[in-house]
Amino acid sequence: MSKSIEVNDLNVYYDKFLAVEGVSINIEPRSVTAFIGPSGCGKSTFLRTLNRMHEVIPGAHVKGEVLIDGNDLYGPGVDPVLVRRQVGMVFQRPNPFPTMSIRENVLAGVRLNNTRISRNDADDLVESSLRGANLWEEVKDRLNLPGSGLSGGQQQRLCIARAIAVKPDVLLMDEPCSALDPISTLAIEDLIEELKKEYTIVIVTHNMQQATRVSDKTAFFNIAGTGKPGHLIEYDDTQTIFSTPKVKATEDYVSGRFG
Ligand SMILES: Nc1ncnc2c1ncn2[C@@H]1O[C@H](COP(=O)(O)OP(=O)(O)OP(=O)(O)O)[C@@H](O)[C@H]1O
Repeated sequence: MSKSIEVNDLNVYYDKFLAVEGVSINIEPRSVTAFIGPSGCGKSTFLRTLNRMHEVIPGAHVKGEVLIDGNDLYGPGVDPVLVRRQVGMVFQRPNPFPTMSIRENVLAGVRLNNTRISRNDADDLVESSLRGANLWEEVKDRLNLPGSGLSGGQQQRLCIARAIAVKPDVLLMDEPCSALDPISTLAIEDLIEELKKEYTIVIVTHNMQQATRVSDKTAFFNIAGTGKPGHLIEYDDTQTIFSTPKVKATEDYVSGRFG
């Protein structure tokens, strides 16, 4: 089930270094939101705080609030492992488990969660997840071969199948197409369009055309200089950000004048 994300005045730190400052944003369910901005402005850092993935880096921590349908991800007693089940993530480089079969890759998240599942239910889940990731037709005859034998674009769709197999509410994507060729990129973009019927999707992208093609809303982040924290500068409908942004820095960035 797709859920809303509300962030209130979030600061993100790597030890004492303030990497992202004062972000507040409301993201609607069943929408695609693109995070854009120059390198180092904190897009990936901020994205990772939406499922507490930054906590795998020692010393990384946040101040502020992230609410998923009103529930604080950082509330007392909240288990980060459960958070990551609810808020899935797809990374820049396709990262299927190389020694596992395609089938076992899809089921990997479910097995990690120690969910007991019958053989029949597992078969159904593998098929529905691979169909959901637009990969079923291409792999249905080789489910027991290693995931690493697929092309880069297929591997990325396998990672998306793995992410949706645990039935998350939100899907975070950190430059999911940056390692892919243009055809695979379009396949992933089509897939994002499909997935937004069921999920809240947030995608970091350096590709402006991609942001305009896939997203409903765009958030522009910027940084005043090296060592300074990144800020959310402007957040609006994608069409507005790319045609009539309110802030000059946004206009300069989307028109390619810097960054
Ligand atoms: N593991 C880390 N430890 C310490 N500082 C980090 C770490 N990861 C990122 N940073 C710092 O946090 C700031 C934001 O980096 P981040 O990677 O989030 O930016 P970005 O906008 O996603 O950049 P890019 O577009 O190049 O991926 C940068 O100053 C970066 O050096």
